Amino acid sequence: MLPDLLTLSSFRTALTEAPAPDKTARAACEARNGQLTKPPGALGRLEDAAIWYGSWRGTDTPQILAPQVIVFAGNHGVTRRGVSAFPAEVTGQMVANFNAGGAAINQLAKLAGARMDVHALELDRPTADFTAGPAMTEDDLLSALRTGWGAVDPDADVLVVGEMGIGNTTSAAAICLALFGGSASDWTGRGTGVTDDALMLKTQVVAEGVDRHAAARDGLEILRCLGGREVAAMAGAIGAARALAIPVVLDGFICCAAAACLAAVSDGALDHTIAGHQSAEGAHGALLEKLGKTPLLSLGLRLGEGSGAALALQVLKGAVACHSGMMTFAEAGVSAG
Ligand SMILES: Cc1cc2ncn([C@H]3O[C@H](COP(=O)(O)O)[C@@H](O)[C@H]3O)c2cc1C
Ligand SMILES: O=C(O)c1cccnc1
Repeated sequence: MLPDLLTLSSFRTALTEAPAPDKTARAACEARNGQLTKPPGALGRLEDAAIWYGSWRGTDTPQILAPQVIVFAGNHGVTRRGVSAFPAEVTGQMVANFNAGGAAINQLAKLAGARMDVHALELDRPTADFTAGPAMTEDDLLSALRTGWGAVDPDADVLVVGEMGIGNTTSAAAICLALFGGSASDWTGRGTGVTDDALMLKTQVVAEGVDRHAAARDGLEILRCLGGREVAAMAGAIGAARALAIPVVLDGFICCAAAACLAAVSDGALDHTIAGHQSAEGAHGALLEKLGKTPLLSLGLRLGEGSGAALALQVLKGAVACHSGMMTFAEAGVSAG
């Protein structure tokens, strides 16, 4: 069971004191992988994925039976600056679509055999425009982290966190600039597909926001000043999964920006995560590099909602099915060469 998350400092502690993966299980997974009926390394990165998964599940014959997809939604005050190709109302409209089963993530979660939960965070109370002040108060941040923290099913055996929040690629770009430096144009992309002029404005907005909050150096303070409620809730859920040793498949640019805030708090905070895909948002590749993650898929998706990660779940399921279901050379009577 997870302890209640009462303060920001208890969240920090949960990240820094989270359990390590099971070393014995890892060694057993490696040994088993070496005996399976295939040439060594022939399943490529599926082998690494299965060993990683088994080490977090504490067994050399893991199974994926209870995946969970959680979609968090939030509204962003910075949309008033004209940073998205779509109006802010779309956030709430898409939440209705998720609840009716009509969005891309509904189809992909269903295909992956995942339970899907939707959490809309105070849509009638957008975060503040971060070029004018901090996006959230400390109470807002804690409340959003707690929503994410409490949303994770302790019995899930793999987790995908997705988001919906018009304007949130602006927020994610600002978080990346604040965490990693460089220039605003390095981190700012087209999101829902803004025009060249709007991209210039969006880049300016990202630069302004980060300048305004230059004093924010810590991962959670950067999240508070530049993030959004759904971004913070994703961070809370990824943190809860870390505490529960539930492996997480990361989604696109926004999901990885949320995750990056946790990595800034504690080095090992993302050890239980794998990159599901590289999105078409220009800076996602650079962000994955900063996180030291190689994506499973690269399909030019730029949707969010957890869609790329839910699709990558199929690949992880394939990896785990082979690892746990295949026979060894000895069992199958195949010559080991
Ligand atoms: C209909 C629709 C469905 C979506 N589902 C995810 N997003 C994605 O687009 C938004 C981020 O892009 P930006 O920063 O440019 O607003 C997020 O809500 C993200 O999840 C969508 C966007 C739209 C329009
Ligand atoms: O990378 C993503 O997840 C993404 C990119 C564009 C728009 N929404 C999400």
